[in-house]
Amino acid sequence: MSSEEKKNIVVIGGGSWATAIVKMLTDNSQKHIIHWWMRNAEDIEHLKKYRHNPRYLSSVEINVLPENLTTDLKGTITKCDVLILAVPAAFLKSAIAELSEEDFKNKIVVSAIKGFEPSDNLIIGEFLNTRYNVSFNNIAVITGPCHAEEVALEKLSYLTIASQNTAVAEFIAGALNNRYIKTTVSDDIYGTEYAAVLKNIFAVASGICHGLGYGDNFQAVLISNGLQEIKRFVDAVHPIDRDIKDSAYLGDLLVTAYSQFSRNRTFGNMIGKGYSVKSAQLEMNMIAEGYYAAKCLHEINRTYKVYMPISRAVYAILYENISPSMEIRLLTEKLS
Ligand SMILES: NC(=O)c1ccc[n+]([C@@H]2O[C@H](COP(=O)([O-])OP(=O)(O)OC[C@H]3O[C@@H](n4cnc5c(N)ncnc54)[C@H](O)[C@@H]3O)[C@@H](O)[C@H]2O)c1
Ligand SMILES: O=P(O)(O)OC[C@H](O)CO
Repeated sequence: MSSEEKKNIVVIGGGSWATAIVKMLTDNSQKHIIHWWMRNAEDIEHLKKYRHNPRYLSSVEINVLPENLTTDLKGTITKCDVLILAVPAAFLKSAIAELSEEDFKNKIVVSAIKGFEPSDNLIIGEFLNTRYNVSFNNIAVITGPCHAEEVALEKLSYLTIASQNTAVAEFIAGALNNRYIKTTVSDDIYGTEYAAVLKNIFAVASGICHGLGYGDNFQAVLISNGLQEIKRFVDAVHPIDRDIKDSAYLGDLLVTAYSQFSRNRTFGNMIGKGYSVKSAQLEMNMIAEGYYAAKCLHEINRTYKVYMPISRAVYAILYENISPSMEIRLLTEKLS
């Protein structure tokens, strides 16, 4: 796959991250041909008319040709070489329900999603491979510490593109970089994906503790222990030589646990302050993947039995109706 060749690339999803990725791609000097699919026809009409997404990152000017803005998923995929999935994991199956194995044939499929596909408890790479028979040679993931809101502001950000196929990772890295996005590549597709999903659970924990009134001193201990949980888990699931301090692992955990833009931390903060899960979700126009991931991880970890006290505490608070203050008090005895 030559990085010089112009390709048709479609971004699938209508939220903040999809909008940010469209911006990165269209600010790239390579000028691939960018297409954008979202399910809402009114939003597509708005985009064609005003060149802004009405719901997410609405300050960003969208430079996609009107004829490439679409609600016709199958039709647009037929024309494209590269598909970038950017819908929350919980809605992925329904978003692509009309597609079959045939539609993915010979396509490069890139997941920008940081979540488990909840009906199968699979990371997205595995889901694409098992459900649609996409070869791991044609799969990549976009990860690293990067909030869509900062992309909108063109703040310098770093992304890691992971794939077992270096040429594919390098092609995607080349298509995304621009004056404010730097990209690196990795072959740790499993480890980077799992770490990116797990960090959302620790951001929920961080928010819960903030909401309960714990301070920065405790947060630092919580997040250090969170990194150890990530390491234990990814080493159990996919034991290869990796440096957990790389930005795709530690960096992503830090940005989500500390940033004002974090969806997961915001959601956790509301839970710590006494909101129910339902009311916290209703209050946010955005999706906190950590809520769904906590349940999937709990189920996956029945197999691996990795010691994960923070993830267990988040699960107990969100799914077993245990009081946040009581559960976090118990957790404090397990951290060091
Ligand atoms: N926002 C970021 O900064 C960022 C960065 C990296 C990765 N991601 C990942 O990108 C993925 C997408 O997240 P996002 O931040 O763009 O989401 P978001 O919270 O900004 O937007 C929510 C999206 O979900 C859609 N949605 C809501 N309810 C739905 C339903 N019932 N059925 C179908 N779709 C529904 C909305 O239309 C919207 O497109 C997630 O996996 C997230 O972890 C986000
Ligand atoms: O920090 P969150 O919860 O908004 O997640 C967004 C990204 O995954 C950060 O890299």
